[in-house]
Amino acid sequence: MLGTIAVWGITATTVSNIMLIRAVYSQYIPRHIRTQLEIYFYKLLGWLSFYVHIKFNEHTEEGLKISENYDAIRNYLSSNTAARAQRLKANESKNSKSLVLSMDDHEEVEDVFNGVKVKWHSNMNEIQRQSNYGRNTSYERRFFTLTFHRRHRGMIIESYITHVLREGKAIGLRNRERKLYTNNSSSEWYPWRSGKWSNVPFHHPATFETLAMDPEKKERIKKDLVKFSKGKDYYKKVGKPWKRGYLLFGPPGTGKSTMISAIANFLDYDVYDLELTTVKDNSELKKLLLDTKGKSIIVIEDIDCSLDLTGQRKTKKEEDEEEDKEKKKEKKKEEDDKKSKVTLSGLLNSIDGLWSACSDEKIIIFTTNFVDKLDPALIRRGRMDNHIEMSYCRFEAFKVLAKNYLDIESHELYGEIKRLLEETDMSPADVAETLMPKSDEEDADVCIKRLVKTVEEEKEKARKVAEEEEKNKAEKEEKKKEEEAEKKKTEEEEKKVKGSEENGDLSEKNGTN
Ligand SMILES: Nc1ncnc2c1ncn2[C@@H]1O[C@H](COP(=O)(O)OP(=O)(O)OP(=O)(O)O)[C@@H](O)[C@H]1O
Ligand SMILES: [Mg+2]
Repeated sequence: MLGTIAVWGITATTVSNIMLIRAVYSQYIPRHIRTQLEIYFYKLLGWLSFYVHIKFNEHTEEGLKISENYDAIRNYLSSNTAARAQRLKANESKNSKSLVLSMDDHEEVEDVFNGVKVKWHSNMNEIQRQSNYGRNTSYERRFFTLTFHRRHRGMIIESYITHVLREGKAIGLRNRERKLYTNNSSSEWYPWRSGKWSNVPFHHPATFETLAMDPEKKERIKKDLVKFSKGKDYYKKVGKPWKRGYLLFGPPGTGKSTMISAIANFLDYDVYDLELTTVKDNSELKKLLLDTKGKSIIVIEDIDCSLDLTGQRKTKKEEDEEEDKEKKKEKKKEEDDKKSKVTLSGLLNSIDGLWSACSDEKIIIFTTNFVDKLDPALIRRGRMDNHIEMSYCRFEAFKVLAKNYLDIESHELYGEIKRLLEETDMSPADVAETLMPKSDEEDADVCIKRLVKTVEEEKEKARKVAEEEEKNKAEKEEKKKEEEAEKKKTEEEEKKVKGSEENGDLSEKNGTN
């Protein structure tokens, strides 16, 4: 087997074979002897071989996490070279949309980069360990070995490995199953429990095509998103972290949450739904955000209700007057402890403080029904770069909904609907609900007619409410006028009484004199 050494050194295949034999037989040799043998073996290999070997372990040094580099190499080899391997392994990964085919253990494939041939070998060692209770357990340790001629050392280390890792990560991102994350309370922040975030696969079907809104506005948003996602170099050039803030505001049911899903599907990003009320304080908020990955959207819904973001904590009215003071104090302390102590400055820091640049390609979205309630510091441009108003359903938005729900693009009542929707404020959620067929017998015609009827009713309702408000306003003004007149009259009478009393006193005085 080693016959060729004397002539031109050990070939890469021979080295791989030796390693394979070593991997298989090493389990039968006692550990201390094996360690010594390995030292001599590698020394000998170093003298004789022209080949360099680099090992990439499946697990990180701490042993808990799968190494990102190992994953990237596996992805790279799966797509580039697995087709050439004889034995393949089908991995059903939790994080992947589809089945991932990779080299089976102890398989070997070749790759060529800039005309240089390299070899990848997939290895597996079975490690025996005795547990504290004396039971023998075994587990498998996997690693890839990259083998190449030592004259290409510089090029392989500087260019090839970077190329493999970059390609592999990109493949991983393309194949990954997107996730919707939600933050856990800090009592669950242990690696063996769920960690800082729990996740579920993200399968929301909303897209920009199904989103009902003004088409021009939609196009502007899409262009902005595309520019952002391709803006890595631009952001670097202007010295800004690669992130962008969106503020979505508008009445309930106008599609703010739907828009977030559409953005996530459009850019192929994960979504982190951050529930601020369960975050204890600013430092917890920072840790949570540091634990988010790139290519993601961080969402804080209903930011106006999430917290009292004025730098103060919320106070709650004491309800039970009967309770003694001591009990009240304890209760208040307990309630205070449960409440989030995240402050406005803490949140601002998390959005664009120094550390916020720790990972790239992130979109932060706030939603609110009441934009006027928000502190201007929170939504100034640069923090929330793009303010998007989600408004009531007008004709253009209705057309999208009619296409989505009824698969029609025109109807004799479209003119009527256009006029009605311009005059009536109805949310897309309400229009969508009215358009949706309630049984198999209901066709588009029935649904469109129902919409006309509903909008007319809404219009009438709104007219009555406005009339009532006008009436109340007039009544209030009338009452105010009456009260003022009454007050004036009383004041005048009081003045008169006072004047006559003073006159009386004076005449009395004069009389006595
Ligand atoms: N612009 C829209 N385009 C398409 N569907 C919409 C739109 N707005 C609302 N809908 C429909 O109405 C439902 C509710 O909308 P959504 O939850 O996005 O509203 P929202 O603005 O987030 O409301 P809230 O302020 O109450 O959170 C959605 O599931 C969707 O079916
Ligand atoms: Mg919402």
